[in-house]
Amino acid sequence: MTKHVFHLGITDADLQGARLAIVPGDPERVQRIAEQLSNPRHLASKREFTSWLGELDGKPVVVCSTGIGGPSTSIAVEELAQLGVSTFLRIGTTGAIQTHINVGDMIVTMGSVRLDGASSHFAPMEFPAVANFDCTCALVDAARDMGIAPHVGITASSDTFYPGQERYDTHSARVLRKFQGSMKEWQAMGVLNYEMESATLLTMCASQGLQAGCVAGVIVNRTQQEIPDETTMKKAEQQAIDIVIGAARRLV
Ligand SMILES: O=P(O)(O)O[C@H]1O[C@H](CO)[C@@H](O)[C@H]1O
Ligand SMILES: O=c1cc[nH]c(=O)[nH]1
Repeated sequence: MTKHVFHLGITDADLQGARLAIVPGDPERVQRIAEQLSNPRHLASKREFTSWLGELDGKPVVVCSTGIGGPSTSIAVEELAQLGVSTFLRIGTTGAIQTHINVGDMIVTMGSVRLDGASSHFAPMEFPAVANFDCTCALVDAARDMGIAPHVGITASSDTFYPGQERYDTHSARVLRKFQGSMKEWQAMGVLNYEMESATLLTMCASQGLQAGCVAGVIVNRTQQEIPDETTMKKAEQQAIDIVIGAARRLV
């Protein structure tokens, strides 16, 4: 019997046995990624979830956006897993917080600080948001094969873009006490960057027998600027896409 899911608008038959998903946040990135696969075709677009299917070395690979943040990511990952996907590669954009990281650099996440809420619905806070070793190696190897030396380390993954990432250039300029000074503390602990989905993705996968990895292109360095430059952003995004495709090729 065909398996349907609540939100994604796709079925197990659509996925043709795909076990690996590439999961960007942005729905607009999905087609660009899928077009680097063989035989790309659009499957569905529902809410923030756009899905395409393609092939890598003759094997089906699904590309599906998660939208921004943990709650929508948890839905995409849950429903893809129900449809048979067991490996998830997130490709995102990110804000670096270490001075030695440049805009345009690539970051591979080994583990995430759980500044989200959704991951706590899957495992208690004592449980680490840790990336799968093989997925991480595949991302790092793919980058190195392209002549890129990615930064590999810990990411702070926040439910909010503004207060949770300690941004003061906001409507109220208010950051709750619990986040005041937090960026400095993460920097001191060697945390590389901020983004918004890896805590949920990595916790869900590590705690449920699924595999996940995460690569992100640096579009701002929070120690230098807040607003990304469009050209650099496109370039960083494209390079992260190339890395995730290389990693997927190693894992399918
Ligand atoms: O570029 P994506 O994958 O959306 O990732 C980053 O960009 C969004 C914020 O602008 C958040 O989703 C964050 O994690
Ligand atoms: O600073 C940034 C840039 C991209 N995505 C984030 O979550 N934070």
